Formats: sequence, structure tokens, C-alpha cells
Amino acid sequence: MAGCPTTNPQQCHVKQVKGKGRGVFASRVIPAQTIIETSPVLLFTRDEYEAHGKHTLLDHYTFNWRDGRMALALGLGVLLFSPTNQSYAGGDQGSLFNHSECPNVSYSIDATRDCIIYTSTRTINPDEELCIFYGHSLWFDPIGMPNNTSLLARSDQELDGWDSLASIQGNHPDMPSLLGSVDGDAIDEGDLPFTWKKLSLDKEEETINDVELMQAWAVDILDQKHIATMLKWLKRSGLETDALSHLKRIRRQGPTSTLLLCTSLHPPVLPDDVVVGAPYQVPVPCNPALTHTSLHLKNTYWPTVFTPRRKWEPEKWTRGKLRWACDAIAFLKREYHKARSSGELPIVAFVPTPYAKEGDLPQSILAHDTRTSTRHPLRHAALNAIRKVADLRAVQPTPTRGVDVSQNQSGAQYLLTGLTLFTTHEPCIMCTMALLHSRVKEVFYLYSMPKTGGCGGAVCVPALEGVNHRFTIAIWREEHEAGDTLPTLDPEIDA
Ligand SMILES: C[S@@+](CC[C@H](N)C(=O)[O-])C[C@H]1O[C@@H](n2cnc3c(N)ncnc32)[C@H](O)[C@@H]1O
Repeated sequence: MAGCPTTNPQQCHVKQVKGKGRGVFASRVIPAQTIIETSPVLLFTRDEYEAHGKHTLLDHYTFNWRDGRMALALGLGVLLFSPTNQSYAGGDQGSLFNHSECPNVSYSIDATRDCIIYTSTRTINPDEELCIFYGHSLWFDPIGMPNNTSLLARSDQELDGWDSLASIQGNHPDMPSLLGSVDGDAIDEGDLPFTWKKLSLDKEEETINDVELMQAWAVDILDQKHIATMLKWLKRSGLETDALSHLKRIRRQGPTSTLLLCTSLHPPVLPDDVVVGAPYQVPVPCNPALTHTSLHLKNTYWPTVFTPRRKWEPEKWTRGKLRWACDAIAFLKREYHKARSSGELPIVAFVPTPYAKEGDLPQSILAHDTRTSTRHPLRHAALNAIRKVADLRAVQPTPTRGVDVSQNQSGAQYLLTGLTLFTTHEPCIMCTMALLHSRVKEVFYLYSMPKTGGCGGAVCVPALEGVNHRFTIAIWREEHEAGDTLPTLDPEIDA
């Protein structure tokens, strides 16, 4: 256990939750992908556990370690109970995270240090409970679940603990180890557990009409001395996302400097103590310039970065992003298992809150195919997901301050800019077109649909000449579980 930090850097607290016992709660905003805790574990041999542990209360707190031993994440022993306010503080929470079907915390085992590392999967708000996913074989009746009744018990598996912890390694046999590594480390393309679908080469922009544009918020700064202040403010504001990383921050035209702010749906609220104008929307190029001609054309809209790289070439993936994608795929598969007994077509789509700052979505979106129950032929999983994102955007608060928002209300902003859709089946042509129109960043799927798919099965819509957006397509490459290979879907169906 040497070298394993046991701090609680996010200052989470523990309190009673009706029907669950104690639970772990956020004391402040915890951004996505933050390490919440590194818990050392106490390891029992399987024999010790069978003979003693399993007959005690510890049974509720132990889980399978990778080598067959049973582990207890330490924390209980160091919790300090305050009788005055009836809460616990100052200790580790390793064993106290409750279970949720939609967890906001994921974990990985660091076997070299006998630790478990708990990481937030999305932004967690103050006083929100932090939960992990224990697995399908629960030994208690969970409360606070969206669809308790449809939880599948796995008959082929002993009820022997938190099986999802045990299966961290097994679920992704061909994946490079994600353990004990730094989130920012790049991963070789060949080591990724998915295969990119390479779109045919894009024709370079040759005329001004070829340039793909999007709307971004900008503000004019008349007094040069405010530029540094505004840049500092922008860094701290949380508005910056990767969506604008191919553009220069400042455009100078005569005495006026214009600062590019963000691609949010609504105009950002600017600091009160700096004299600048109101934010307004400007059309900016969607992609970096790959050739000198393209750079010249794009610079007429907004100063653009020159990167002589082919557009279809995938970006470098880091371990942190891969961990985020693996969590999303694991969640998708759990929902798929449930959907298979629901009477609907078992097609599931999931749009997680984006990794780091690649896009802007306050909460993850899960959608199922509902065309059977609704008797509506267009209720496909991907379309349902897009619709849910639209509904979410519609109720987002509008911090306007005297700015005209009519453009937003007319739908000028794209729904999926910077976002990733994970889906069980390759989307059909209609759904692919809708994803393209929504400006999705990436689409991952488990099963190809060679007869009906729009991402390369029947046709590859984003590779067609004349479409005004391209997105990345990848097929999750893994051994499907026995009996799991397209068991229920007719290949003629539009997924
Ligand atoms: C590892 S402990 C979690 C901490 C526990 N709540 C406590 O007070 O010590 C696991 C136990 O918490 C309870 N639990 C966890 N998640 C729950 C949920 N979603 N609904 C009801 N009980 C839950 C169950 O009793 C389970 O055996």
C-alpha cells in the first residue's frame, strides 16, 4: 500500500440517505474527470473470506479483486463521526459510495499500489450524492433507480459482490491498461479498442462557398488595455471548449480588437467591471485550414490555425478520454441488456457529458428505441437522443442581459456540436442525416448494420459529396459476449 494517498481532496461529506444508510455527497462543484479519492484496500484471501468475512457485516463492503482475493476499500475506520451534526467528515469514502444505475463516479484499480481510484464521470453539483455502479447482481433492493423493475439479474453469475469492479479488466481484453497511468498520455492508434472508419479524402475548400461555418459569440474590446483582463477572465470563466481551438482568440481590425468567447447556446454574461460591448454572434470556420488556399479563405471570416493534416485523420486519444469512452460503452451495454427484455427493439443511444471541455452538455442523455410502444415509426434511439438534447437545451437558463436571442430561438445553434453519440447499432440513413445536421462530433457503435446503416453500412452519409459537415465514425472492436452477436435485430431494420 506504500505510496497510496488517502486524502479527500474534494472535501466530500458523508450523511444518511433514506433507505440506503450512509452515502457520500459533494460539498462543492466537482468538475468531470476529477479524482475524488484514492482509497487503499485491505485484501483477504478467498478462503479467509469464505470462512469468515462473508458471514459478517463486511460482506456488504467487500468486492472481487483482480486475482481472486476480496478487497475492502478503507475509509470506514478513519471516518470521524460528529454527534452534534450527525454527520461524518474528514475520512475516506471508499466503501461508502452507494449504487446507481446512472453513476456519476467511475473507478479503476491500481494493482501496483493496492488502491482504487474514484473519478467523477460528469460535473457533480454541491449536495449531490456520489454513486458508483455495483453491477447487475445486487443483493439488496435499490432505491432511486429509474427502472427498478427492468433490472436484469444475471443467472450465470454468483451473487458475489461488486461484479463491475471485478470485470474492469475482463470487459476490455484488447484494451491497453488504463491503470496507474496519466490521463494526458497519448495512446497509439493500434492500441485503441475501436476502429476508425476513414472517410474518403475531403475536397479542400477552393472557394469561399466551400467553407463550413458555425456561429460563435464574440465581443469588441475598444480599449487595448482591457484585452489581458478579458483573456484572464475567459480562462477562469469555464466557457472555453475545444470547439474553438482551431481559431485565434483575438481578431484585430483597425483600432478594434474582437475577442472570440464561446459557442454556447446563449450569450455569455460578461464581467461587470470591464468596459466592453455586448456579445454578438459571428460566423467562424468549423475546421482548421489544411492548405494555404483554405487558410486564406477562412481568415476572411476569422483568423484560423493552419494544420496541414487530412481532415479524416483522427485526433490523438489520451488515456483519460479512453477511460471516459469505456465508461460510456459499459453503460450502453448495461442499458442494451435491459432493453432486450423490454419489448422494444433493443437499440440504445447515449450522449455522455463531453470529455474535458470538448463540448457543452449539462447532463448525459440516454435514449432507447420506442417505435414499438409509441407506434411511431420515427422513434429511433438516435433520433430520440437528439430530441432529448433539444428538450434539454430548450429549458437551459438564458442569462441574457439585454442581448437579442432571436437567433438561438430560431434554432441557429447546432444541437450536438462537440458531442459524442455512443449507440449499440449503426444508425440508419435517416438518423445519420439527423446526426450530421446536428453537427455531432463523433459516433461510436457496437454493431454494424450492413444493409441499412448510414455510417458505411448501406451508405456513408458523412462521406457523400456536398454534405456540409463530416463527423468521426468508429466501431467498438471487441469480442461480443456469447449469444450477444446481433441476437434480436433483423438486418433489414433501420436502427
Ligand atoms: C458498500 S455499502 C454503501 C454504504 C452504505 N450505505 C452504508 O451506510 O454503509 C453497500 C450497502 O449500501 C446499501 N445501498 C447501496 N446503494 C443502495 C441503493 N441504491 N439503494 C438502497 N441501498 C443501497 C446496501 O445496503 C448495500 O449493502
